[in-house]
Amino acid sequence: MTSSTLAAAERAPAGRFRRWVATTVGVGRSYLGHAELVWRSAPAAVIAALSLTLVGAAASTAGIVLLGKVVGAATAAADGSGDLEQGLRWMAWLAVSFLIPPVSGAAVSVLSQHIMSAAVARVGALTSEFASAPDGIEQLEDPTAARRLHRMVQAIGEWTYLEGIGATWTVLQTRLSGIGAFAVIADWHWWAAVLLAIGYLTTGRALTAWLLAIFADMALEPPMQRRRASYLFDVLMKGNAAKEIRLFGLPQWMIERYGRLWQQAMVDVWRRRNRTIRPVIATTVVMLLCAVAFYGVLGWETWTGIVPAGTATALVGASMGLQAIGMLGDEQVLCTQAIATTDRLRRARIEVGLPGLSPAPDPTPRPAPVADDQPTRPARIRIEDLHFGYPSRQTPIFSGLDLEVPAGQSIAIVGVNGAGKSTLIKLLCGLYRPDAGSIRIDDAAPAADRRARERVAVIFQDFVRYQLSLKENVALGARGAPDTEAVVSRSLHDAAGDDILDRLGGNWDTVLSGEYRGGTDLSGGQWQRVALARALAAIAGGSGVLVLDEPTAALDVRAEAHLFDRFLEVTRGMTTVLVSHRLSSVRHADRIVVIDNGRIVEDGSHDQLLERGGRYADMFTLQASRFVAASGADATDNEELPC
Ligand SMILES: Nc1ncnc2c1ncn2[C@@H]1O[C@H](COP(=O)(O)OP(=O)(O)OP(=O)(O)O)[C@@H](O)[C@H]1O
Repeated sequence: MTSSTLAAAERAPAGRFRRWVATTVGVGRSYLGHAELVWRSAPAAVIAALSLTLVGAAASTAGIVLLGKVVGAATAAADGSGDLEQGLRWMAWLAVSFLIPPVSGAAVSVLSQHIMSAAVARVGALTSEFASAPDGIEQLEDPTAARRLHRMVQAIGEWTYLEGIGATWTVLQTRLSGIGAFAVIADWHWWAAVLLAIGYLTTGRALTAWLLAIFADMALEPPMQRRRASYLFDVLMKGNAAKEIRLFGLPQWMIERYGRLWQQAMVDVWRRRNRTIRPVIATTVVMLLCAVAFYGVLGWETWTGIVPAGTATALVGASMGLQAIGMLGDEQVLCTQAIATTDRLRRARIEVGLPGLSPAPDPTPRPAPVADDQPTRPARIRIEDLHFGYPSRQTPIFSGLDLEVPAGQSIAIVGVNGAGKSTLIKLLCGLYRPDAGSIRIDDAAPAADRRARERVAVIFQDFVRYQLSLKENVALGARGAPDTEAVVSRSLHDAAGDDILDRLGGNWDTVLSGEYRGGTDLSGGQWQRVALARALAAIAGGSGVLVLDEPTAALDVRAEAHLFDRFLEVTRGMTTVLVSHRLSSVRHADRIVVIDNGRIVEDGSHDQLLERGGRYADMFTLQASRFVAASGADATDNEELPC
């Protein structure tokens, strides 16, 4: 079938019906998802809120009927044929029916606060699980997937999402009251109830679609121009760009450009908005016709005495109550947006293999923590015929790389910028999947096996500076080692970080961020030692391979060399992988491999490679001579020369 025949088939009645069914099923599923989320967040509060909502809706309907009774009794009393006592009883019940909805509504509001916070906490956890669900980081590096995640996180973080969940009960109660009003009218003439309901429903649907289209334009699918405008806005607002923007005199230019981009982005939005308003106008006309027919017949039957005055009053009240099945304004919009956001999260989670809106079960138990008296077993690394390329690049990074690292060996990976060192480390950690060939930690592939992944502890160049306490910053590496206190303390000491603890007055619980009361930030070098301590703590947590991918780049040459030497000393017997551009820092590794263009071009100890006089020897000599020139150190003193 060609695309034009496909489009014609879609436009055919059967195609439209299929689309309508699919949309209806989709909408039904999203409502169920919302109900599931709210229910699972706080079941007891949901039962209470639901019961009170039903009571409130029933009281509203009863109020309409009772109003008719009171008016009926009053007109009968005026004729002198009524039962005054009965009339007063109706009046008392009417007062009760008016009082119930605000009281039950207030109680539901209180419950709703509890349900809202529980639901938002649950959604936060489900979203975080989704964001960290892929074992690798390919999805996060894919711009479309990253944008989708960003949009979802943004939508969930908005106050409107919270309000949308809270609006569930108001919307539900209003709709149920609308159904009650429908029943009251249907008791008079079923066709009148259907006619009026069609009028309100079609208008409500068209208005909702119009508002949702505006919402989608504004928040969900921002066009490129708007994304660029938002980016400029963000840059203008963020402190980290403030210095440069001011120094280059950019504010005016950025503000003008922002305005221009925004205007361009909105042209299409306004055009679409004008187009989508047409169904709203058409359905409003339909609704007016339905209302004219309803009130025409009711007026006629009341005038001719077929319908008594009390019933007519109740029917007018019910006709107004029936509006509740149409468009409900802001609360419905908020609720619909929240439902749509939750549904996007549900579908996105299913796509990455997570259960819709339930937390994922833990697939494999964590490895048993290593007892203090039992040393962690070093891991063996075996890379065979590795092929890997980034989707955005034509040429592969690795085409048949082989490397075996026996358990307990320390190996350094060196090479020029862009040689593939960090890519190899990410593959080793299972953050990317090889295109072909295999990587094994002991006997398992880290990209597929969580246990294998957990055997590798890495500190990257852009390691994370957690805004947590010093103790937590180190302990995160230990993954529940039996005696975390002792592990944390030993790790910080081994990472030469005792002075950091001294600076914090010996308080392990000091938060490492100036943004918290009592917290403090650390210098770049101090942060690097904390990160190093985290890597060392990972040994106690069961990691058999420790990797340092240039986390010390901000240190001076001598400090980095000392830190790497210390690292090798305290991790002796473990499998360690070091990456650095400074060859003096890694020369004490058992073995050094030189990577170039994704291939191993040299492999041996520092002395063997120097003796060979190849690429490593050239790089080492070049760095050494630069250091000598800069510091006046003795170039012949090889051991003391931190190149
Ligand atoms: N996410 C990515 N997408 C596409 N190409 C990438 C990505 N990350 C790295 N590259 C490219 O892959 C090649 C190897 O990069 P890699 O970061 O592994 O090199 P490296 O040896 O660690 O470099 P450096 O010493 O500068 O840190 C480079 O050409 C780089 O531009």
